[in-house]
Amino acid sequence: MPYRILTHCYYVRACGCRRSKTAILLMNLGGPRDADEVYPFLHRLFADPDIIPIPWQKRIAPWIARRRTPKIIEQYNAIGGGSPIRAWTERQGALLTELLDKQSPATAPHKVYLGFRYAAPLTEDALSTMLADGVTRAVAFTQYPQYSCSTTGSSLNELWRRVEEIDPKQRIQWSLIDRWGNHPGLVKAFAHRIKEKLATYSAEERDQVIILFSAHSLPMSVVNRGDTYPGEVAATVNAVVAELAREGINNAYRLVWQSQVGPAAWLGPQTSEAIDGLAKQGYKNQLLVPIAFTSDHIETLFELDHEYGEEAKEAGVTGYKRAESLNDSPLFIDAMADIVKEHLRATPSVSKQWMLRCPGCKSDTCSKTRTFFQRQSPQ
Ligand SMILES: C=CC1=C(C)c2cc3[nH]c(cc4nc(cc5[nH]c(cc1n2)c(C)c5CCC(=O)O)C(CCC(=O)O)=C4C)c(C)c3C=C
Ligand code: FES
Ligand SMILES: [Fe+2]
Repeated sequence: MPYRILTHCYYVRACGCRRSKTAILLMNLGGPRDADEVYPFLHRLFADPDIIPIPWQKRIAPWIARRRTPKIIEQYNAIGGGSPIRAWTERQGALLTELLDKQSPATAPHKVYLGFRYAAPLTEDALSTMLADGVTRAVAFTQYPQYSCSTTGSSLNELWRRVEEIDPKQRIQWSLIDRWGNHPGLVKAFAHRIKEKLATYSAEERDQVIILFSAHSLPMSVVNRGDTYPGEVAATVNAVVAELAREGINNAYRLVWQSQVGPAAWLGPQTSEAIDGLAKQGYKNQLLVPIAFTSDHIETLFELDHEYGEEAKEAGVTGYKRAESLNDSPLFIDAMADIVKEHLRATPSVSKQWMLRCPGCKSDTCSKTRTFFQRQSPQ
């Protein structure tokens, strides 16, 4: 099959070769699939100075991870034994590929790879597979809609380190989708999930429901460094609220923050305290909306559903509900496809552009290394 030696196979249908023309790397945090994967997951997380800088990190990380493992195994057991983040990301990737191949023949065939920061398939696994597949053009597509140095920044730094190690000649040309929290398709997908859940309240209750947009919190040390995440999350919330208002839905709402870890100060108000405080003010119907995640995992299924669900019941919140995560929502998959298509149109060829900082903050004290991406969005 002579065409197989081509870097990009433009003859894919004729020769039967499956080499993709455009690879899309979906980057996310990842999660353990079973109890055995919990310790390695936590170890990688606590060893990452981009998410949590700890003195003597290499030595301390295994110790913190070991101490935390039993409690976290219990939490994963309560949601079926492991995190569904991989299964959901694989499903989203398959649906995205199908749509892109249909809608964007110029860049087809597309192939999606998963690159997780703390669980399999790790960034390095994805990169090795991509090289073995002969990929030469790839889009790094963060699955965190809002940028934070602790999430997308960490994934980019890891990707860069792995490229230096595994692909030093840079056979793969990269470009980057680093933030998309105000994309109209994403906003519509969130609004749709909210409408679906509001419709399950009775007609008398519906207008009284307070919508609590809940996002993963950040340590105040990260916020004060100038991380753009809090502002980007607020922008998503404002856009979703405006979209709902266009459809005549004008419920009260708040932005609250969940999942604090450890004793340091984190950005508030905390979701659990807000639920309690609002209950005391008479809000008996509260609709929780996970606004910084695109699929289910421990933070939605355990924390929002179990933990805060119990607390809400004790506080007398009779109408505590949660909007379904985006998961395989067709509106969300449409949005993903739009984002990739727009990006490929705007960056048809990739010129290397060296930046001295990861594109999260502009702090003078920021110590991030260089990234090698062509940036998609201006800041
Ligand atoms: C927008 C998403 C996220 C931000 C921002 C974020 C910041 C952040 N997280 C930690 C520490 C932990 N996070 C843990 C789990 C976890 N975090 C996110 C997302 C964000 N984190 C997700 C989706 C998950 C769950 C993964 C899954 O189940 O699939 C954990 C592990 C669980 C636990 O031990 O409680 C830790 C630890 C920090 C320190 C931080 C900001 C600097
Ligand atoms: S820590 Fe990411 S740019 Fe500063
Ligand atoms: Fe987290």
